[in-house]
Amino acid sequence: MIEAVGLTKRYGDKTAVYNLSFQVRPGAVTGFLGPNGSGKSTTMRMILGLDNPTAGQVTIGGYPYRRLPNAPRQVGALLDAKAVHGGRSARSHLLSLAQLSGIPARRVDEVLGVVGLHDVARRRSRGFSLGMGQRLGIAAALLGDPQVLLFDEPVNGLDPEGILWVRNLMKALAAEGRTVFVSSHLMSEMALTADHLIVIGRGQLLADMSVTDFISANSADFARVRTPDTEPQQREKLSAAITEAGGHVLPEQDGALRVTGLALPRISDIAHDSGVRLWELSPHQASLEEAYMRMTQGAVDYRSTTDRKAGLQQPLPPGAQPPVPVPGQGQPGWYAPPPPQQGGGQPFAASQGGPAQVPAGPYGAPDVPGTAPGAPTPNPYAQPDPPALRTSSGPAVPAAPAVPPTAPAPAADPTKPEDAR
Ligand SMILES: Nc1ncnc2c1ncn2[C@@H]1O[C@H](COP(=O)(O)OP(=O)(O)OP(=O)(O)O)[C@@H](O)[C@H]1O
Repeated sequence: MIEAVGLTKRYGDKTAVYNLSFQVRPGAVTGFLGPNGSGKSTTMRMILGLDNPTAGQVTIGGYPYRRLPNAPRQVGALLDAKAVHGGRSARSHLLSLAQLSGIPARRVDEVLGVVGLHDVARRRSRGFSLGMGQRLGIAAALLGDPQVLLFDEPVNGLDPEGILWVRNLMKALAAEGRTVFVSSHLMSEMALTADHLIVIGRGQLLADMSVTDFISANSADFARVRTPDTEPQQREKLSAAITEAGGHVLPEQDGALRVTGLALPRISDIAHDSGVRLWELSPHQASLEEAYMRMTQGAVDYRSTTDRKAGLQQPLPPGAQPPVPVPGQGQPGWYAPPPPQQGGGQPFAASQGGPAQVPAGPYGAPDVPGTAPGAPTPNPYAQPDPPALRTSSGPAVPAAPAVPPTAPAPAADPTKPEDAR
């Protein structure tokens, strides 16, 4: 088991991780989620003894990594797949790691087979593709047949077959009773792979719960309603009637309507009373991605803005209309359905405030059971967006980080723990 207690890491005046406490248990795949720069890699480096906590501690099986007896046999990690000597072949890279840890050479050939690199085992890793490098990193993590495994973005660069393989590998490792801690930005993949989630934002814990609980705590069910595509006026009519009845309507990208605040039978009655035919009326549960976006939307540091291509575009010919924005694109909070458990327990019930309103919690995320409680102390991460970079219509233009860009991550070689900073 991995256990963090009050884990904090500061780089100068930048607080990368603050007061993180969590446990990663054996027998399950635990996903580690958070927006860019939220502190996932820093946390993983501290778990592996590659960075020293400023405060708090993290242990594996009760020991800090550096005091674990024969750590490489107990803990395997993939942090940075590029952290290999490019002049060495895949086999010699693994062989050198094996020799440092007293692992027999035959194990190298085993793991090369497991990750599908046996045919290129004698090729220099410098020429490897992103996915091949990733496979080599996974092979290194598996080398010591460890009970605890950490993977930072393991499917980065893998082809669909490779992604499926990693998914099954993680599940199989957990089914064998191992502790598997894996970070990823691919929500669809996490939904299929992870049993449990730890979500952080700006270095602080946002959620620690099962995937199922996370989705139900951070999403509201809604109804999808579609009127005949050939009769747009029917759609407008229904939209108005639903709004008048207290429902909340958002357009979906395919022309359907996303309705919250009203139960399905009520929507059906409204459509009937308005003389509107329906092509679809279906219940919908939010995906992990939607739940995640909703929870973390207040903790995102780097957001894109619309590319206005100022001065680069040809003037529109007379009479031409500028392109109509696609609903859902570039709309902050698009993924944010209304807070759940409002509206008297009605399925598809919405708050009056509309979809982007979220009850105050840390970063504006809702306070739900199992999440970190509402910030009791001042948030040391509060970084007001520089006013000069704010656009009037939307989110802040990505601001320069408060610290210079991070140096490349240190080699994820657990056989050589050292504080790289
Ligand atoms: N050595 C360092 N010196 C200064 N700041 C650092 C250093 N390492 C990380 N940081 C900062 O700490 C914060 C957390 O970074 P970290 O790499 O842990 O985030 P992350 O969640 O892994 O991000 P991503 O999803 O983009 O990989 C960032 O603001 C980063 O700039």
